[in-house]
Amino acid sequence: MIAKVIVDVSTNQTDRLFDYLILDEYMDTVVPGLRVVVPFGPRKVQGFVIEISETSEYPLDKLKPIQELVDVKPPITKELLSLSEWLKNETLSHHISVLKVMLPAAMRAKYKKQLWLNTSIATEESASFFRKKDAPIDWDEFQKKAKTMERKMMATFIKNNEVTVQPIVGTHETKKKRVAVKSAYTKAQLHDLLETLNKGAKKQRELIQFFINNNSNPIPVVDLISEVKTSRSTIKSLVEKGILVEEEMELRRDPYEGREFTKSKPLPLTEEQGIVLQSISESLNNEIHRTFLLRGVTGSGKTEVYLQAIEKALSLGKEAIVLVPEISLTPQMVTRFKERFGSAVAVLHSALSKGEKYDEWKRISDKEVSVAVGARSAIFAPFENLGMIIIDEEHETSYKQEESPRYHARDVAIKRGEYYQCPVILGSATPSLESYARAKKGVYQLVTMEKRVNDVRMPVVTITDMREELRQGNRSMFSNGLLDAMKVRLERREQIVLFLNRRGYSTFIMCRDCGYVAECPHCDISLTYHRANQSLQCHYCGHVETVPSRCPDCEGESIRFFGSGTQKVEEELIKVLPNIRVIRMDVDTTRKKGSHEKLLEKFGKGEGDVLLGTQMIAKGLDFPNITLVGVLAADSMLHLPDFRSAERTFQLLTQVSGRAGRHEKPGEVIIQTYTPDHYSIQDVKQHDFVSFFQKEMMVRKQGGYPPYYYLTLIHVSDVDLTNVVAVTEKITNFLKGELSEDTMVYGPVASAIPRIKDRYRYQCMIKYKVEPKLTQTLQEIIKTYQGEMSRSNLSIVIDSNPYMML
Ligand SMILES: Nc1ncnc2c1ncn2[C@@H]1O[C@H](COP(=O)(O)OP(=O)(O)OP(=O)(O)O)[C@@H](O)[C@H]1O
Ligand SMILES: [Zn+2]
Ligand SMILES: [Zn+2]
Repeated sequence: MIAKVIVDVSTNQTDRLFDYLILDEYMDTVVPGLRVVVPFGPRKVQGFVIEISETSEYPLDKLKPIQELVDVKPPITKELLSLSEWLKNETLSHHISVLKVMLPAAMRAKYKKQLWLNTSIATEESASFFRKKDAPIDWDEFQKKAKTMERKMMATFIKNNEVTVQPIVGTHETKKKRVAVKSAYTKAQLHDLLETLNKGAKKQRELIQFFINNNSNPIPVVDLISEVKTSRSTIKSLVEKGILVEEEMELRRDPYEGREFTKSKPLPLTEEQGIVLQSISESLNNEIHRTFLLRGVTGSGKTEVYLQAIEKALSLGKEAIVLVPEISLTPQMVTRFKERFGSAVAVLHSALSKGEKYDEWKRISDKEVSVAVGARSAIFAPFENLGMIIIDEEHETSYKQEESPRYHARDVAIKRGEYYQCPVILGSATPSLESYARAKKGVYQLVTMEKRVNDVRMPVVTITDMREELRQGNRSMFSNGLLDAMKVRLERREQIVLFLNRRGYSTFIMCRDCGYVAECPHCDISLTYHRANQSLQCHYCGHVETVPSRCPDCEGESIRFFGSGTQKVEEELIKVLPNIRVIRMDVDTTRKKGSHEKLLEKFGKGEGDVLLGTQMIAKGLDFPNITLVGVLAADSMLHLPDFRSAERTFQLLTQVSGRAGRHEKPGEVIIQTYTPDHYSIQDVKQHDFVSFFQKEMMVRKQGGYPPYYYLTLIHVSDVDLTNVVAVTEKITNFLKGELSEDTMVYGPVASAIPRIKDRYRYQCMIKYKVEPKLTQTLQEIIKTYQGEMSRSNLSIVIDSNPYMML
């Protein structure tokens, strides 16, 4: 039998099936989806079995056999295997990178290299590097320890073939192990033993008695010690006598271990919730795939609908996936799922260690759980009887992966929903324009919830013109209205959320005399000021320098930082309201694992008056005592070179406003802006998504942007500027010649950030409505340049449906 294998070598030449023989011993165990180790040229690599076949185009005696099996059970299910075929075409990716993205990081192959002495031709010199002639040296270790001279010598030995480099494939240490012991004797034998054992050996007798009284499963040594009140040495002595045997036990790490979740009951639904659940249930019960777009205002109880929809799927013996943006994968959200479904839930998010993620994935794979809650990659959860897929905050751009394979979780969700004929629910208070347009056309089924639960009113939104404040002599970052509103909250002991829109609003250093701005020497972007260690850092390449005390250009002393970060806001806040207790949440205060959770818990307990933060606090928070939301610099991202900037502004402002007054106490929102008349800000005031949608659609139509047109962006970069321009130009011309007349090709143009890490960046954009030749033409471009790309610094990246326009 022949296995057709995709090997773990990501190049265009190797992106095809390779044939390997299946030896008799592996005959029944090698199945599609299994990982194997195969010889590939001089090396050994990991690969995925895609098909089993009886025949090969190649003569059988030319084929090499599969050398090892990595798994016992295929980690890629049949359905995921066929999904991978589709996804590689959709994203123009190598098949291997698609297969790898479906698995947790801990399961990706790790390649190590070893140095072996070629004893037949080795000289004394080369042999002196090896302690034993027949034992290898670890390559990484050698690189770490060797002196430059030694490394040079080794390179020569390798060239002369005196030393050979051999790669070995390993996997990451995925399992956490623990030493356990069990009895080697039967219970009857143990009884006999007890009779003959010296009466003085009291400790040993107790231990033997334990194994007589209990079942014969292995027990971890640590547990045994605490249960029998025995010692390690007593256990050891019985092991030495051969009465007990040691073995390693795989240990499951449960990140929520020790946490008690009180079971929550389904709430009686509101009328709107009931209608939505009804529609979803029909699709579920009839096993007919539908994609629902659930537009529900903030606080309308979308999460409760998800919970009850999942419950229905589970009652049919099916499984469910819930995607939430990483940023809103808050403890609050997780708790709500854990409380409802208990141990049936696996949680996958980036705060988990590699090993913990693997364990959660394994629980899904082994069908120990039936609900997976997680960020983007959880869409590949290896369930095989899916009944429900939910994407919360479906407008979030983090659902698109910004590296190869550049997939969008929404597309994957719908594809899987079709396979299992189950409902897919896209939920948001502010759906993406694309999804809403599709729902209006009837491609998705639109369901809406316009009211908050329990007749809670939407918060009153005031828009404050900061130019006006300035005219009246207020130079602080808080308008008089916001300051007064905060004072009232402090008196009433209610809570405040202060949101600083940080995107496109960096803190940079500028000379007030000559206008000099500190920029990164490798990237065309200004350096960001970090107050904590008085440094300037580049957020693209990591370049760090100290803050200059004088302007490098004019030598003036008026060089200082501009813009306002959360630290600055905190300082200013304490100046005007000295007794205010601020809980600041930003990248600096949440770096440590679990700190995010702790800060929110503190705020929830009322140990802070203000929760001050960036994007991180815009979503998912549900605290009854928040009655005021203040937005500083609402328009700071309106001016980014991105056609979605208005949409993002509206979404973010609506989301953050939605944190106010969600329960009994009414909420108020104050939005500070320099562009109060912009529709993306005005429509937040009336909570009017539909009005915003209509206006934005006109803008998109005029500009020829999605959802009216599809976009594909081709990024070209190289250290050599002339080559970048030349290649981008050739590509642009080629596209213009190949694609249909109605398709527009723009370029070559420099990217919004023209240089990153000393690489020049150009791009070319394709706008089209229908373009049957697109995939084929793009593949041709990649083929044309693949040689040059593998030899030089040139890189060409194709992004269909781009979200990052920079
Ligand atoms: N049927 C119901 N009866 C009573 N309370 C409910 C009901 N449904 C939801 N709630 C409560 O209303 C509050 C808001 O609901 P939820 O957080 O689900 O809203 P949401 O639409 O997901 O909001 P957002 O999009 O703003 O995060 C929660 O505290 C929730 O427990
Ligand atoms: Zn840089
Ligand atoms: Zn200057």
